[in-house]
Amino acid sequence: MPESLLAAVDLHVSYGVNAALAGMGFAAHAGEAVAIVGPSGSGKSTLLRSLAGLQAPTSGVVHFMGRDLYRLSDKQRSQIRLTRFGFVFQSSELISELSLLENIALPVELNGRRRRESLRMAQSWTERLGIAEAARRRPATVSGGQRQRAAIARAMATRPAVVFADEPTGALDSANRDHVLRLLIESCASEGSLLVLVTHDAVAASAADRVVEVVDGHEAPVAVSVGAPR
Ligand SMILES: Nc1ncnc2c1ncn2[C@@H]1O[C@H](COP(=O)(O)OP(=O)(O)OP(=O)(O)O)[C@@H](O)[C@H]1O
Repeated sequence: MPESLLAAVDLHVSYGVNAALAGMGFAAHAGEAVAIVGPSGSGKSTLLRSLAGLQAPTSGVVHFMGRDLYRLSDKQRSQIRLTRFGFVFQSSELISELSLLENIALPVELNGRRRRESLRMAQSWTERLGIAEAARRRPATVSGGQRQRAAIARAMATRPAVVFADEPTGALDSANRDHVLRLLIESCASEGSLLVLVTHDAVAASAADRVVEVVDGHEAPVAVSVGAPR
């Protein structure tokens, strides 16, 4: 069994008296696609944010590549997010003044590559994800599916170890949803990135390698079937 790339132990997160996570654990290794499912309000997004270094737990630990994320300084954690993590959210959150290509190139540039090289890498991702023809356009002038593909390209272009996706297909119609989801899963698999995918969509969850179900802030017990059904 390979060592976990990303792991959390006994995570608790409280908002005032409201416990969003109550003893949640998590472990995943490079190249896996893990879907996080569960009822609304069960703590899925809070878990994703805690794993991504965006939400300090009230107690418990998150380890990324063996380092305790919340024992690092804010600056070190930001550096990990920029260089090792990619993010895809429900609304693509692209910068409206930039073209899709410039949006995709921006984090690559922030990672220290020259602009020319960043644009070249961004261009290759637009080709891989089938949006090359829209690459020079601004987000408001392309379709929702094209915007989400650009968001995936932006997340992948820095070659992240982990891609965090929170309802990445939630705003798309069903035809686009399946296509965009497949592109996300295939992109992560081909780059060897761990995909942590929060979703309400049973079809999306079934496309992952593994499903973690969150109920009331902790992992749902695995259902054990006793005997064969008659
Ligand atoms: N910033 C916040 N302030 C206060 N309470 C919050 C905050 N964020 C989340 N919560 C609460 O924590 C609990 C878990 O929320 P979370 O968003 O993690 O659940 P979720 O499973 O992702 O829900 P959904 O599927 O509806 O997006 C909920 O009761 C929610 O109301």
